[in-house]
Amino acid sequence: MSGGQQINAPDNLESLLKRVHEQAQKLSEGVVANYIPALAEVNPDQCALTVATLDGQITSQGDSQTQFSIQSISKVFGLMLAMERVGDDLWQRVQMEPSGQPFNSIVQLEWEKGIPRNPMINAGAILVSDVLVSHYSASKSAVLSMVRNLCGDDHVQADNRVHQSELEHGSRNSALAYLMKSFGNIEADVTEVLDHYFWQCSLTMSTEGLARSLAFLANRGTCPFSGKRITSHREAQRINALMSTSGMYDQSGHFAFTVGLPAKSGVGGGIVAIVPDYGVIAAWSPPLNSYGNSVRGMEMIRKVATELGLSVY
Ligand SMILES: NC(=O)CC[C@H](N)C(=O)O
Repeated sequence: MSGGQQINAPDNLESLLKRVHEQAQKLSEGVVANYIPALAEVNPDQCALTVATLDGQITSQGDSQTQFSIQSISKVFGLMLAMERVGDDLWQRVQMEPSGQPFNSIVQLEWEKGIPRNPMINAGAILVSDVLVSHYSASKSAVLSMVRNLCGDDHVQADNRVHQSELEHGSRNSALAYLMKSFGNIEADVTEVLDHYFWQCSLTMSTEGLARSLAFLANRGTCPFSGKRITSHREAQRINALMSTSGMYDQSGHFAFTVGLPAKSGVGGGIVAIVPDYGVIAAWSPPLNSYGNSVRGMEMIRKVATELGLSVY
């Protein structure tokens, strides 16, 4: 991260977040995800911004305790569990390269014989779901208890309506899964794998919950709130690397250029950015740009990072 910069004191942080949050409300671009009714109905005006720092402080503005559909941010949780369970064998079945394609693209997957480009796009996360379904007798419970522990909140749960709706409108993701199965890269029953994938997309959390849960990535693998070691420092660095190169889909290069932080977004409008050795910036606002990233969320994180001088580069 940027060496020797002055990090604002918490008082200033509060007023900075207030200003950034207020300015973001004025942005009117973007469209709320509408591929399922449960997401299309979400109030587009909701907007949250949270910064969690490694000294245990959480500073927020707006709807920072409102639970929303974390969607693709769940790909980080699934990946953590799969990395822990199968170690480096995972990288035989999924690559670690940016895709330069939309998150649900199919073409590249056929060219590359059913090996997804990375675990941050849909094909990669479906592959990770296969690993979890194949290695855990109850893969959903395994993910849920991990997320609840990370968050320090036993009430984290999946939104049943979103889960069912994803299943009903899941043709594109089914196509990705069956294509990988045809190449022999999915081991378990495809319907079970897709059910796990859609379920984990439907987890609901707030920006404060997300910031708490992923703070270990900024703290060399140890949760700054509980003091528990979650992953090794090396694994935390690797997850951050994948988020840097692929977490914002085919806008990852743009995000690296303009913000310079590992981040993961979801079509629910959430974005979590990791600032190694400092903390986490989490933002939520439902309207998305054409890449599937939250318009206000990106702008709020860019402003906070710029004003605090935070970047890993
Ligand atoms: N980018 C996303 O958040 C994608 C998740 C969404 N449920 C899908 O599978 O299409």
